[in-house]
Amino acid sequence: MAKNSLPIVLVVAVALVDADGRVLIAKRPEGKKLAGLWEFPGGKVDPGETPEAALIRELREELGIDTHESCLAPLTFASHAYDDFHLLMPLYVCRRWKGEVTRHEHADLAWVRPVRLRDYPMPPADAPLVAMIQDILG
Ligand SMILES: Nc1nc2c([nH]c(=O)n2[C@H]2C[C@H](O)[C@@H](COP(=O)(O)OP(=O)(O)OP(=O)(O)O)O2)c(=O)[nH]1
Repeated sequence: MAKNSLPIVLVVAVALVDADGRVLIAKRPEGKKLAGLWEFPGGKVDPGETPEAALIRELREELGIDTHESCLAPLTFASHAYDDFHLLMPLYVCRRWKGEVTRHEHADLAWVRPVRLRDYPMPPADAPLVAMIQDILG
């Protein structure tokens, strides 16, 4: 497929920030694309769903926590061409949620200081996001 005809896939992601300023990253499980790499929690936006509703849904499914649209602040976005699709991924910041962060779907979870994020291999789309997080939250 020609590069300019790649389908655009909208994925929402979030930097959850705890009281110590650490950011949550999650390890993608075996059997999925990009397995073993660390990502920001989130996932694909379903047809007819708003990005914020998708993120709230994904946080419940993946981490067992509840948050509210008013607790999601836009931070930056990734725009990255993979071989078979073009990823467009808004990244939000969230500091307030209800419940205990629990691993449901990922291989592992880690709370990481922004300055240490580069110790964790992430998908290629995420490199500019890490730089932004270090600038803004670091
Ligand atoms: N959640 C999240 N996804 C990311 C990040 N960076 C990145 O390239 N992605 C990509 C990986 C996937 O291709 C896509 C997220 O889709 P997903 O996790 O909901 O779906 P999936 O890979 O399980 O794929 P599928 O089985 O639903 O097709 O975005 C990130 O930091 N967080």
